[in-house]
Amino acid sequence: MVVGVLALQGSFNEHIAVLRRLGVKGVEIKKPEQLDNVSSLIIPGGESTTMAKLAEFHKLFPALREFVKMGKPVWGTCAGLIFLADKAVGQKQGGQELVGGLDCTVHRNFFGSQIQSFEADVSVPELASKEGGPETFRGVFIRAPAILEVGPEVEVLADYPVPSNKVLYSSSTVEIQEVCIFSLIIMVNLLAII
Ligand SMILES: NC(=O)CC[C@H](N)C(=O)O
Repeated sequence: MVVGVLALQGSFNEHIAVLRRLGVKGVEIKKPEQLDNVSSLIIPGGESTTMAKLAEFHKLFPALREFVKMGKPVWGTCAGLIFLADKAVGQKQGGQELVGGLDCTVHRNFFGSQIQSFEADVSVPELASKEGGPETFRGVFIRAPAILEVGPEVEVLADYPVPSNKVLYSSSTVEIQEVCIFSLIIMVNLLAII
């Protein structure tokens, strides 16, 4: 099994290094046709607006959408998760293109600017009971996005509650799902499968 890592901008090297450590072959994806050679894909963290501009320049969007539509496993970390969301708020003027496929609404910079980045332990009881390991996971929230709402088909494995005065965009959602954690956990699951 070969995992593709979208290698336009951001932390693609780090993701490939982690795959290597786990004994999984990861290859860089920079062109649409390279997606034909991989069975699953990781879209890494970085800066989603820049990444979207580069993806547009390299004509990657149709192939990425097709890959998602085929039902192949795709994991998004932070900016990668923004790519995969069906809807994004807090975008730069003019918006940005999304791959979509994950039924959720994401806020790009929910927690603020770079200096508001932080780390926190997130409780992952379900993962611990299924996969073993600790009950908490150390989450790293780097200019992190948040998932504000999810559709009925989406399974949330962990969430990070925030004070209600931070809930700017959602009237009904009490819990805010933190996407970096969410996507990391999906990766842990994915790697357990492959
Ligand atoms: N760590 C990250 O990937 C941050 C994502 C960033 N907030 C964006 O809009 O792309």
